[in-house]
Amino acid sequence: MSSPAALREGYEHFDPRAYLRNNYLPPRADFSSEEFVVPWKLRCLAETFASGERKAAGTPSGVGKLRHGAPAGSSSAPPWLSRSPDGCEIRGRTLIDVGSGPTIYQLLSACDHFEEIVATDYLAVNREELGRWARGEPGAFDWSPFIQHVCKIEGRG
Ligand SMILES: C[S@@+](CC[C@H](N)C(=O)[O-])C[C@H]1O[C@@H](n2cnc3c(N)ncnc32)[C@H](O)[C@@H]1O
Repeated sequence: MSSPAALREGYEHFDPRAYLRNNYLPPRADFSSEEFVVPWKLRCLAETFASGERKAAGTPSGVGKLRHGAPAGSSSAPPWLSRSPDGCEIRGRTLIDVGSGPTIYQLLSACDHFEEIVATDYLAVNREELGRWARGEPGAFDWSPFIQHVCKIEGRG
């Protein structure tokens, strides 16, 4: 396991724009098929928030072995994970995303399930990147294709 100092050093040269370019533009962010990692991740997130379980089949190429927690409500689910009275969706008052990085895609399907979402990141450059997007500043990363795709998979047209 890395020490906090080693982790800090590893992140010192983190470049949000390069990270966004490498991970959240085509070919990874190709919304034409869930063979591509980004639409597959969005499907997994939508299903997890809606049902407490990840149902999306398979793992796209280029994705390493993933670890998934126990479904909410199961005996091994963490006690802080609450489910709706009908036992399906994950929901709560405040969702704290630790290590948001410069991205918001991971929070899109959470919006209807939490009253408040707090994005956090250790690095000022990532918080600044998110701030540019939140303020709609020129040059901010365009998350609109992600938002449209989530609306589509959640059946919102
Ligand atoms: C690989 S990025 C993930 C970014 C994004 N969530 C995604 O899905 O692409 C991990 C982020 O976690 C942040 N991080 C690492 N340790 C942290 C901590 N203890 N508290 C807050 N942020 C942390 C780093 O600064 C980095 O931006």
